[in-house]
Amino acid sequence: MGGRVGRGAAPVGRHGEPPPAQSLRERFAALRNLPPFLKSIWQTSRLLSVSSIALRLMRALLPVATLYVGKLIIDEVVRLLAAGNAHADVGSWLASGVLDHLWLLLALEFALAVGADILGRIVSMIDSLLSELYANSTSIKLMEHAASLDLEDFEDADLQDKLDRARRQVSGRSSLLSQLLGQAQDMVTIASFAVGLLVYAPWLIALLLVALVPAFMGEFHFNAQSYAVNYQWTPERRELDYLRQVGASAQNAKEVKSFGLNAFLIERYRVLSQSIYAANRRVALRRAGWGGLFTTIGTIGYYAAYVIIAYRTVSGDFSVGDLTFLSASFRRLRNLLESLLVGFSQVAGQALYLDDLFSFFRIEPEILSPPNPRPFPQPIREGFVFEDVGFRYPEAERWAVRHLSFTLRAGEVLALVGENGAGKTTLVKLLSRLYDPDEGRILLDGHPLAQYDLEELRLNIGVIFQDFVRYYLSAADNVAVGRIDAREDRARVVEAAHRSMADEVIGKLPRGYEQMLGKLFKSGVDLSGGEWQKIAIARAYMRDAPLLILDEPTAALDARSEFEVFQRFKELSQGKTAVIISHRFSTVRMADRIIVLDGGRIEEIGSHDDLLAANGHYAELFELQAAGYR
Ligand SMILES: Nc1ncnc2c1ncn2[C@@H]1O[C@H](COP(=O)(O)OP(=O)(O)OP(=O)(O)O)[C@@H](O)[C@H]1O
Repeated sequence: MGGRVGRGAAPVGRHGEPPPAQSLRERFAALRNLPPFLKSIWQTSRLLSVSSIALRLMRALLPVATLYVGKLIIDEVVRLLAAGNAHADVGSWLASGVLDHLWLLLALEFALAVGADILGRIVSMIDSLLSELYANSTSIKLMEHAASLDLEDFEDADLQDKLDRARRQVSGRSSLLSQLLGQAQDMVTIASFAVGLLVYAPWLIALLLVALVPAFMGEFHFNAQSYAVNYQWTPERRELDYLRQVGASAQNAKEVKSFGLNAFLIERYRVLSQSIYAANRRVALRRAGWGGLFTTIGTIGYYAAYVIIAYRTVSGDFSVGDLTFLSASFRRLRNLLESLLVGFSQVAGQALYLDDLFSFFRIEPEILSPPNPRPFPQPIREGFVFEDVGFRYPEAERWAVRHLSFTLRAGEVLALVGENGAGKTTLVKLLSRLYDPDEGRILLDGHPLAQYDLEELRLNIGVIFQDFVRYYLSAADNVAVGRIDAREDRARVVEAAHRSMADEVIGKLPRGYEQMLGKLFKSGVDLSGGEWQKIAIARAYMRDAPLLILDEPTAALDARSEFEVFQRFKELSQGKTAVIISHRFSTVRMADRIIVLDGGRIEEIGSHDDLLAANGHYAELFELQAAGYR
């Protein structure tokens, strides 16, 4: 176990461990996430990406053009004033042609303003389309990657946190795209203003830059702080989600109401959410305070420059047009530089969040198919052999199972018996390669399970777990999930339902096989526990695999139903290998052989009669249950 990429590598928690990504270097390092981010945007839609860039480039040059035409207008007005050739009536003045140049300039200014507006709207439309496409494709990638991970990964709290942060990134990061492109656009605009200013007063630019540095550093610092707070509180945020869900879901309402848990859950939510709020508020307050101070420094720089420009206009160095052009350029340049610097630090902050997304993508599953897998034996000839198999859950001190050595013979029905926590489910998970053993090995027809193609192996094993999923899908689909590629094969679905006695349940539903199950959707109908189980067992028949495993999915069936279900199971799984787990001995005794597990080890193995005759643990448990019925 362990040693996987990303897992547990990042420091977690405000409980004493160092907060993540605090050093300046690390914050800059997060920028390495931007190229892959841009690449995935590019892959999302080339057409939209190119359009956005091209239109932004055009849009970027409009502000300086607008200001420059504005300067020309003012200079022209001043010139006309100085020429003093005003006419008494507007008509003759216009006809004289003196104002033609001014009109032209005004028309140009108008065209530029309208153009800028239209371009801006098109660009933001493209950005929102692109963002949505990106969020969709990333969500799909996230689901695909999650599907490739091991079961063990999902049981790991660190991974849950990472997945949670990654999930939040998908929607949260789409603004990063417009921000990044907006930055690029601003840079072009800045360059164009800078050229203009350079011609008149190059030292003004230096003054501006110096005045803005503190604001930039402040933003940078506080963005990283926000991220650190967010990061450290992920487990608590996940708990908040959980509490909200427990307190407000239809599924839990019954128990929550009868135990009167609402007040408890709400209080817990309140306390937790307040501490998160307090942490966020601390950062927000400090950010507002320092941010205000730093912005003032920038403003002082701006007015200092304004004074200088005004003085030089009065002393005759600049025209009035120059004055308006320069002061407006300067103000715009200051705003742009400020938003660029702040934006840059926000981008760096967001890039930190991208780390979560990408580091989730970097987690690699350990249970994989070999490069040249063996074909799955059809039929299974010898069966499965456990050779001294041991398994320990990650972080667990105790072995869940150890020194398991036995053969599951082809064609036999094997029952697993044992008290709670004896290791029955773990054994089944090892058999279906949801986990790989930490010790020993499991062979199928003489070759380790790991030599077979994983997908083919899973396809040939039908497992129904005790905590099977109640899908909020139609009754037919709830059966069809056993072999989803045969979903359209209604005859197969009906036959599977018939075998598991689910057809009686479905027959009573108002819309039969088309009935939506579960209470999530308006038209849904909920079933009793036993009825759900019959539907779940139908999935095993739907799968029709050579190895069938029923891990106690019958606990909620009444005694008669369970008896019938297993009797049918035994008849219908002729020629198949089967493993059943049950706490009911009426069921267990139907098996060809029985393994008694205790504390993760095999205690006894044999047929019902053998084990009774041996008068050991099995006989004791059997007697205990039989006595209960006498
Ligand atoms: N995901 C897990 N992470 C850590 N420990 C686990 C996990 N699942 C099971 N265990 C531990 O492994 C041991 C065996 O559990 P297992 O689920 O195999 O028992 P079981 O025989 O199927 O029990 P039951 O009859 O209650 O279903 C138990 O001690 C249990 O606490």
